[in-house]
Amino acid sequence: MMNLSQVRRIVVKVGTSTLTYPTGKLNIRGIERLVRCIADLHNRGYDMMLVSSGAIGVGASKLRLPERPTTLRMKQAAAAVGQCELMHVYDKIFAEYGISTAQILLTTDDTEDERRRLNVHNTFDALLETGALPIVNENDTVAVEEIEFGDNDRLAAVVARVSHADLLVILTDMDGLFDDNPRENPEARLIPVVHKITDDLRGIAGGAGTENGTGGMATKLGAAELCMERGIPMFVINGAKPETLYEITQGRLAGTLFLPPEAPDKD
Ligand SMILES: Nc1ncnc2c1ncn2[C@@H]1O[C@H](COP(=O)(O)OP(=O)(O)O)[C@@H](O)[C@H]1O
Ligand SMILES: N[C@@H](CCC(=O)OP(=O)(O)O)C(=O)O
Repeated sequence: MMNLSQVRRIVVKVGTSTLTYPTGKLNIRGIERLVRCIADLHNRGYDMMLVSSGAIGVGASKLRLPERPTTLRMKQAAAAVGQCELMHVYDKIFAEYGISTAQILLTTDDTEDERRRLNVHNTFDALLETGALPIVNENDTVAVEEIEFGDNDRLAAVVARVSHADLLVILTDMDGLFDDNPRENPEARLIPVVHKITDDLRGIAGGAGTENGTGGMATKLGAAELCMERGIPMFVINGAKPETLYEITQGRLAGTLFLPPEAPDKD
Protein backbone atom coordinates (compact mmCIF):
# COMPACT_ATOMS: atom_id res chain seq x y z
CA MET A 1 0.00 0.00 0.00
CA MET A 2 1.10 3.61 -0.56
CA ASN A 3 3.28 5.36 1.96
CA LEU A 4 1.07 7.82 3.79
CA SER A 5 3.66 8.60 6.43
CA GLN A 6 4.79 11.57 4.31
CA VAL A 7 1.29 13.09 4.17
CA ARG A 8 1.17 16.46 5.95
CA ARG A 9 -1.53 18.45 4.19
CA ILE A 10 -5.01 16.97 3.67
CA VAL A 11 -8.06 18.38 1.86
CA VAL A 12 -11.39 16.83 2.93
CA LYS A 13 -14.43 17.46 0.71
CA VAL A 14 -17.92 16.84 2.01
CA GLY A 15 -21.01 16.74 -0.21
CA THR A 16 -24.54 17.96 0.38
CA SER A 17 -25.73 14.35 0.54
CA THR A 18 -23.62 13.83 3.70
CA LEU A 19 -24.35 17.21 5.32
CA THR A 20 -28.13 17.18 5.01
CA TYR A 21 -31.04 14.84 5.59
CA PRO A 22 -33.51 14.09 2.78
CA THR A 23 -35.66 16.80 4.43
CA GLY A 24 -32.99 19.28 3.30
CA LYS A 25 -32.14 20.18 6.89
CA LEU A 26 -28.66 19.90 8.39
CA ASN A 27 -27.51 16.52 9.67
CA ILE A 28 -26.10 17.99 12.89
CA ARG A 29 -25.03 14.65 14.30
CA GLY A 30 -23.08 13.82 11.13
CA ILE A 31 -21.42 17.25 10.98
CA GLU A 32 -20.36 17.01 14.63
CA ARG A 33 -18.69 13.65 14.01
CA LEU A 34 -16.92 14.97 10.93
CA VAL A 35 -15.68 18.11 12.68
CA ARG A 36 -14.42 16.02 15.59
CA CYS A 37 -12.31 13.86 13.24
CA ILE A 38 -10.91 16.85 11.38
CA ALA A 39 -10.14 18.66 14.66
CA ASP A 40 -8.37 15.56 15.98
CA LEU A 41 -6.21 15.22 12.86
CA HIS A 42 -5.48 18.96 13.06
CA ASN A 43 -4.31 18.47 16.66
CA ARG A 44 -2.15 15.55 15.54
CA GLY A 45 -0.24 18.01 13.36
CA TYR A 46 -1.79 17.67 9.92
CA ASP A 47 -2.60 20.79 7.88
CA MET A 48 -6.34 20.24 7.45
CA MET A 49 -8.58 22.01 4.92
CA LEU A 50 -12.28 21.45 4.30
CA VAL A 51 -14.18 21.93 1.04
CA SER A 52 -17.85 21.98 1.99
CA SER A 53 -20.91 21.94 -0.25
CA GLY A 54 -24.38 22.34 1.17
CA ALA A 55 -24.99 26.08 0.84
CA ILE A 56 -27.83 25.77 -1.68
CA GLY A 57 -29.54 22.90 0.14
CA VAL A 58 -29.25 24.48 3.58
CA GLY A 59 -30.29 27.92 2.26
CA ALA A 60 -33.34 26.49 0.50
CA SER A 61 -34.40 24.81 3.72
CA LYS A 62 -33.80 27.94 5.81
CA LEU A 63 -35.82 30.05 3.37
CA ARG A 64 -38.54 27.38 3.52
CA LEU A 65 -38.52 26.93 -0.24
CA PRO A 66 -40.73 23.98 -1.15
CA GLU A 67 -37.86 22.24 -2.97
CA ARG A 68 -34.24 22.70 -4.03
CA PRO A 69 -34.33 25.69 -6.44
CA THR A 70 -33.89 25.07 -10.14
CA THR A 71 -33.29 28.58 -11.50
CA LEU A 72 -29.79 30.01 -11.34
CA ARG A 73 -30.87 33.19 -9.53
CA MET A 74 -32.75 31.30 -6.82
CA LYS A 75 -29.82 28.88 -6.38
CA GLN A 76 -27.56 31.89 -5.91
CA ALA A 77 -29.91 33.44 -3.37
CA ALA A 78 -30.24 30.15 -1.47
CA ALA A 79 -26.45 29.69 -1.50
CA ALA A 80 -25.89 33.16 -0.02
CA VAL A 81 -28.23 32.36 2.88
CA GLY A 82 -27.03 28.77 3.35
CA GLN A 83 -23.34 29.70 3.31
CA CYS A 84 -23.83 31.89 6.42
CA GLU A 85 -25.68 29.13 8.19
CA LEU A 86 -23.03 26.53 7.29
CA MET A 87 -20.15 28.73 8.49
CA HIS A 88 -22.05 29.56 11.65
CA VAL A 89 -22.42 25.86 12.46
CA TYR A 90 -18.83 24.96 11.51
CA ASP A 91 -17.44 27.90 13.45
CA LYS A 92 -19.44 26.95 16.53
CA ILE A 93 -18.40 23.28 16.52
CA PHE A 94 -14.72 23.87 15.63
CA ALA A 95 -14.61 26.53 18.37
CA GLU A 96 -15.52 23.82 20.89
CA TYR A 97 -12.15 22.28 20.02
CA GLY A 98 -10.36 25.66 20.07
CA ILE A 99 -9.93 25.88 16.30
CA SER A 100 -10.56 29.07 14.28
CA THR A 101 -12.27 28.65 10.94
CA ALA A 102 -11.72 30.77 7.82
CA GLN A 103 -14.16 31.15 4.94
CA ILE A 104 -12.75 31.00 1.41
CA LEU A 105 -15.13 31.39 -1.54
CA LEU A 106 -13.59 30.55 -4.91
CA THR A 107 -14.39 29.88 -8.52
CA THR A 108 -12.19 27.50 -10.46
CA ASP A 109 -11.34 30.53 -12.70
CA ASP A 110 -9.64 32.09 -9.70
CA THR A 111 -6.84 29.59 -10.05
CA GLU A 112 -6.38 29.72 -13.82
CA ASP A 113 -4.45 32.97 -13.81
CA GLU A 114 -0.96 32.56 -12.31
CA ARG A 115 -1.08 35.69 -10.16
CA ARG A 116 -4.47 34.81 -8.67
CA ARG A 117 -3.37 31.21 -8.12
CA LEU A 118 -0.37 32.48 -6.16
CA ASN A 119 -2.63 34.70 -4.05
CA VAL A 120 -4.91 31.78 -3.27
CA HIS A 121 -1.91 29.60 -2.41
CA ASN A 122 -0.44 32.29 -0.14
CA THR A 123 -3.74 32.75 1.71
CA PHE A 124 -4.04 29.01 2.37
CA ASP A 125 -0.42 28.85 3.48
CA ALA A 126 -0.75 31.81 5.85
CA LEU A 127 -4.00 30.47 7.35
CA LEU A 128 -2.50 27.03 7.96
CA GLU A 129 0.59 28.64 9.47
CA THR A 130 -1.63 30.38 12.03
CA GLY A 131 -3.44 27.13 12.83
CA ALA A 132 -6.75 28.27 11.32
CA LEU A 133 -8.88 25.82 9.36
CA PRO A 134 -9.80 27.00 5.84
CA ILE A 135 -13.35 26.07 4.78
CA VAL A 136 -13.85 26.46 1.04
CA ASN A 137 -16.95 26.60 -1.13
CA GLU A 138 -17.73 27.90 -4.58
CA ASN A 139 -18.46 31.59 -4.82
CA ASP A 140 -21.97 30.83 -5.99
CA THR A 141 -22.87 34.47 -6.70
CA VAL A 142 -20.46 34.47 -9.63
CA ALA A 143 -19.62 30.80 -10.29
CA VAL A 144 -22.27 30.34 -12.93
CA GLU A 145 -20.86 27.20 -14.53
CA GLU A 146 -20.07 25.44 -11.29
CA ILE A 147 -23.47 26.21 -9.81
CA GLU A 148 -25.12 24.72 -12.86
CA PHE A 149 -23.02 21.56 -12.76
CA GLY A 150 -22.64 21.48 -8.97
CA ASP A 151 -19.01 20.65 -9.32
CA ASN A 152 -17.51 21.04 -5.88
CA ASP A 153 -15.63 17.78 -6.48
CA ARG A 154 -13.60 19.53 -9.16
CA LEU A 155 -13.16 22.56 -6.89
CA ALA A 156 -11.80 20.25 -4.17
CA ALA A 157 -9.22 18.86 -6.60
CA VAL A 158 -8.24 22.40 -7.63
CA VAL A 159 -7.87 23.35 -3.96
CA ALA A 160 -5.67 20.28 -3.37
CA ARG A 161 -3.47 21.29 -6.31
CA VAL A 162 -3.21 24.97 -5.45
CA SER A 163 -2.53 24.36 -1.76
CA HIS A 164 0.07 21.68 -2.58
CA ALA A 165 -1.85 19.11 -0.55
CA ASP A 166 -0.59 15.54 -0.28
CA LEU A 167 -4.03 13.93 -0.17
CA LEU A 168 -7.68 14.59 -1.09
CA VAL A 169 -10.49 12.69 0.63
CA ILE A 170 -14.02 13.02 -0.81
CA LEU A 171 -16.88 12.10 1.53
CA THR A 172 -20.13 11.02 -0.10
CA ASP A 173 -23.22 8.88 0.59
CA MET A 174 -21.72 5.65 -0.85
CA ASP A 175 -18.76 3.54 0.27
CA GLY A 176 -16.79 4.56 -2.84
CA LEU A 177 -16.89 3.97 -6.60
CA PHE A 178 -18.81 0.84 -7.56
CA ASP A 179 -18.74 -1.04 -10.86
CA ASP A 180 -22.34 0.13 -11.37
CA ASN A 181 -24.63 2.67 -9.65
CA PRO A 182 -25.57 0.86 -6.40
CA ARG A 183 -28.92 2.67 -6.33
CA GLU A 184 -29.88 0.94 -9.55
CA ASN A 185 -27.97 -2.32 -9.21
CA PRO A 186 -27.85 -4.02 -5.78
CA GLU A 187 -25.21 -6.44 -7.11
CA ALA A 188 -22.75 -3.57 -7.76
CA ARG A 189 -19.31 -4.14 -6.24
CA LEU A 190 -16.87 -1.65 -4.74
CA ILE A 191 -13.72 -0.89 -6.75
CA PRO A 192 -10.95 -0.56 -4.10
CA VAL A 193 -8.14 0.96 -6.21
CA VAL A 194 -8.06 2.86 -9.50
CA HIS A 195 -4.79 3.70 -11.26
CA LYS A 196 -6.18 5.24 -14.44
CA ILE A 197 -9.43 6.95 -15.46
CA THR A 198 -10.54 5.01 -18.53
CA ASP A 199 -13.62 5.40 -20.75
CA ASP A 200 -14.96 2.16 -19.24
CA LEU A 201 -14.78 3.75 -15.81
CA ARG A 202 -16.50 6.91 -17.06
CA GLY A 203 -19.25 4.68 -18.40
CA ILE A 204 -20.04 3.23 -14.97
CA ALA A 205 -19.88 6.49 -13.02
CA GLY A 206 -23.37 7.92 -13.05
CA GLY A 207 -24.97 11.16 -11.88
CA ALA A 208 -26.24 12.30 -8.50
CA GLY A 209 -27.94 9.80 -6.23
CA THR A 210 -30.44 12.02 -4.45
CA GLU A 211 -32.21 15.33 -4.90
CA ASN A 212 -29.66 16.89 -2.56
CA GLY A 213 -26.49 15.72 -4.31
CA THR A 214 -25.26 17.01 -7.65
CA GLY A 215 -22.67 15.63 -10.02
CA GLY A 216 -22.60 12.05 -8.72
CA MET A 217 -19.57 9.84 -9.35
CA ALA A 218 -18.95 11.42 -12.75
CA THR A 219 -17.65 14.65 -11.19
CA LYS A 220 -15.61 12.63 -8.65
CA LEU A 221 -13.80 10.93 -11.53
CA GLY A 222 -13.11 14.40 -12.98
CA ALA A 223 -11.61 15.40 -9.62
CA ALA A 224 -9.53 12.20 -9.54
CA GLU A 225 -8.10 13.01 -12.96
CA LEU A 226 -7.04 16.49 -11.82
CA CYS A 227 -5.38 14.98 -8.72
CA MET A 228 -3.66 12.20 -10.63
CA GLU A 229 -2.13 14.75 -13.02
CA ARG A 230 -0.32 16.21 -10.01
CA GLY A 231 0.50 12.94 -8.27
CA ILE A 232 -2.01 13.58 -5.45
CA PRO A 233 -3.75 10.43 -4.15
CA MET A 234 -7.52 10.73 -3.72
CA PHE A 235 -9.97 8.62 -1.72
CA VAL A 236 -13.76 8.47 -2.06
CA ILE A 237 -15.23 7.24 1.23
CA ASN A 238 -18.58 7.12 3.00
CA GLY A 239 -19.32 10.38 4.84
CA ALA A 240 -21.52 8.50 7.30
CA LYS A 241 -18.26 7.05 8.72
CA PRO A 242 -15.89 10.02 8.97
CA GLU A 243 -13.68 7.99 11.36
CA THR A 244 -12.41 6.29 8.18
CA LEU A 245 -10.13 9.35 7.96
CA TYR A 246 -8.12 7.89 10.87
CA GLU A 247 -7.70 4.58 9.04
CA ILE A 248 -6.53 6.33 5.90
CA THR A 249 -3.91 8.35 7.75
CA GLN A 250 -2.68 5.08 9.25
CA GLY A 251 -2.06 3.80 5.73
CA ARG A 252 -5.08 1.49 5.48
CA LEU A 253 -7.20 1.10 2.36
CA ALA A 254 -10.79 2.35 2.54
CA GLY A 255 -13.50 3.16 0.00
CA THR A 256 -11.92 3.76 -3.40
CA LEU A 257 -8.34 4.96 -3.68
CA PHE A 258 -7.33 6.78 -6.86
CA LEU A 259 -3.61 6.35 -6.91
CA PRO A 260 -1.56 7.96 -9.66
CA PRO A 261 0.94 5.60 -11.32
CA GLU A 262 3.83 7.91 -10.47
CA ALA A 263 4.23 11.23 -8.67
CA PRO A 264 4.76 14.12 -11.11
CA ASP A 265 5.59 17.66 -9.96
CA LYS A 266 3.04 19.74 -8.10
CA ASP A 267 1.71 23.11 -9.43
N1 LIG B 1 -20.65 3.80 -10.10
C1 LIG B 1 -21.12 4.43 -9.02
N2 LIG B 1 -20.65 4.12 -7.79
C2 LIG B 1 -21.12 4.77 -6.68
N3 LIG B 1 -22.08 5.75 -6.72
C3 LIG B 1 -22.58 6.10 -7.94
C4 LIG B 1 -22.13 5.47 -9.14
N4 LIG B 1 -22.78 6.03 -10.18
C5 LIG B 1 -23.60 6.99 -9.67
N5 LIG B 1 -23.49 7.03 -8.32
C6 LIG B 1 -24.26 7.95 -7.48
O1 LIG B 1 -23.42 9.00 -6.99
C7 LIG B 1 -24.03 9.48 -5.80
C8 LIG B 1 -23.06 10.37 -4.99
O2 LIG B 1 -22.91 11.62 -5.61
P1 LIG B 1 -23.79 12.92 -5.22
O3 LIG B 1 -25.25 12.51 -5.18
O4 LIG B 1 -23.40 14.00 -6.16
O5 LIG B 1 -23.36 13.21 -3.73
P2 LIG B 1 -22.37 14.30 -3.09
O6 LIG B 1 -23.28 15.30 -2.47
O7 LIG B 1 -21.63 13.50 -2.05
O8 LIG B 1 -21.46 14.87 -4.14
C9 LIG B 1 -24.47 8.21 -5.09
O9 LIG B 1 -25.55 8.43 -4.21
C10 LIG B 1 -24.83 7.26 -6.25
O10 LIG B 1 -26.20 7.12 -6.43
N1 LIG C 1 -21.69 25.50 -3.92
C1 LIG C 1 -22.75 24.51 -3.95
C2 LIG C 1 -22.10 23.17 -4.28
C3 LIG C 1 -23.02 22.19 -4.88
C4 LIG C 1 -22.31 20.85 -5.05
O1 LIG C 1 -21.30 20.67 -5.74
O2 LIG C 1 -22.82 19.89 -4.28
P1 LIG C 1 -22.26 18.41 -4.03
O3 LIG C 1 -22.45 17.59 -5.28
O4 LIG C 1 -23.07 17.92 -2.91
O5 LIG C 1 -20.80 18.50 -3.68
C5 LIG C 1 -23.40 24.47 -2.55
O6 LIG C 1 -22.73 24.75 -1.55
O7 LIG C 1 -24.59 24.13 -2.48
